[in-house]
Amino acid sequence: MKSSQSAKGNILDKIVEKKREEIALSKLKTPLIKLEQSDFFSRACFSLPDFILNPALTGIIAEFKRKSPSKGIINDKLSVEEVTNGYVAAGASALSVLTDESFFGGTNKDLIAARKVNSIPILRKDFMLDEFQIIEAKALGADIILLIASILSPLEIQNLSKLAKSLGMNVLLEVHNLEELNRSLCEDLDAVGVNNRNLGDFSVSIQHSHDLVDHIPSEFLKISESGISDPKKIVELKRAGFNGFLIGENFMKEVDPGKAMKEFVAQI
Ligand SMILES: O=P(O)(O)OC[C@@H](O)[C@@H](O)c1c[nH]c2ccccc12
Repeated sequence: MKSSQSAKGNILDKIVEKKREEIALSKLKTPLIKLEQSDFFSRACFSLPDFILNPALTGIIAEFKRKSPSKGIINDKLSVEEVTNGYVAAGASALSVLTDESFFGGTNKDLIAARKVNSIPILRKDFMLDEFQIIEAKALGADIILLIASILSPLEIQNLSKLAKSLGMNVLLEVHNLEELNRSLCEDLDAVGVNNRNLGDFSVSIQHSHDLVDHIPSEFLKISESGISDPKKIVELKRAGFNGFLIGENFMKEVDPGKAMKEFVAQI
C-alpha cells in the first residue's frame, strides 16, 4: 500500500511537472493566433458518439503508442500512417494518438500525420492541463480531447470541457475510481472512460470497469480503457454496458498492428 501510493505520487507528478514546463515553452514558441490560423482549426470535427454507436464499426478506439513508462518501447518501427490506416481497415470507431513526447514517445506531428490520412474521429492522447493545449489539439486535427480526473480539479474539468465543446470537439473524461467519477462529472462531457490501469503504480484490472459502469450516468458514452488483450473481455464489457474500448499495446506490440486488430475483431 505504502509503496504503491508513493509510486503514484512519483510518475504522475513527474509527468504533470514536465508538462507544465512544456506548455510554458509552447506558449512562447507558438502564439494562439498562429494556431487559430492553422488549416485544421476551422474544420468540422467527426463525432465520437456517431462513430462509437455505428453498428457497422467495432467500438474500438485504437491507439498509436510507441512506448510507455510502464512497458518501455512497445514498437518504434512503424509509421503512424500505416498503423492508423490498418486500424481503420479493421473497423476502428476512432483513433487515439499520443502526443506526449517525454514519456510516451509521441509528437504533435504524429497527430497531424494521422489526421491527414484518416476520416474518423481522433483523440489527442495527452495530459491536458491548460486551455492552450485544447486550442492546440483543434489546430493539430484532433476531434476529441482527454481530461484525466486525477490531475484536474472539478472547475478545471468544467472550463476545459466547455472550451473544447465551443470548438466543436468531443470530451472524454478519464476516471479510475468512484470518488474521481463523482467529483468530476459535468455537463460538457461526451464520454466517460474508466482507466483499468492505475497511472500511479501501473497495476491493471478490468474489474475497475465493471465496478464503475453502473455509476456512469446514461447520457454519457461508456468507454473501458487499457489492459484489454482478450476478445472475450470485450463481449463481457459490452454486456455490462460499455460502448467503447480503448486498446493500444495489444495491437502495437505486433509487427502488423492493423492485422492484429483484424484478427482480434474476428473473435468478438
Ligand atoms: O495500451 P493499453 O493498455 O491498451 O492502454 C491504452 C490506453 O488506454 C492507455 O494508453 C492510456 C489510458 N489513459 C492514458 C492517459 C495517458 C496516457 C496513456 C493512457
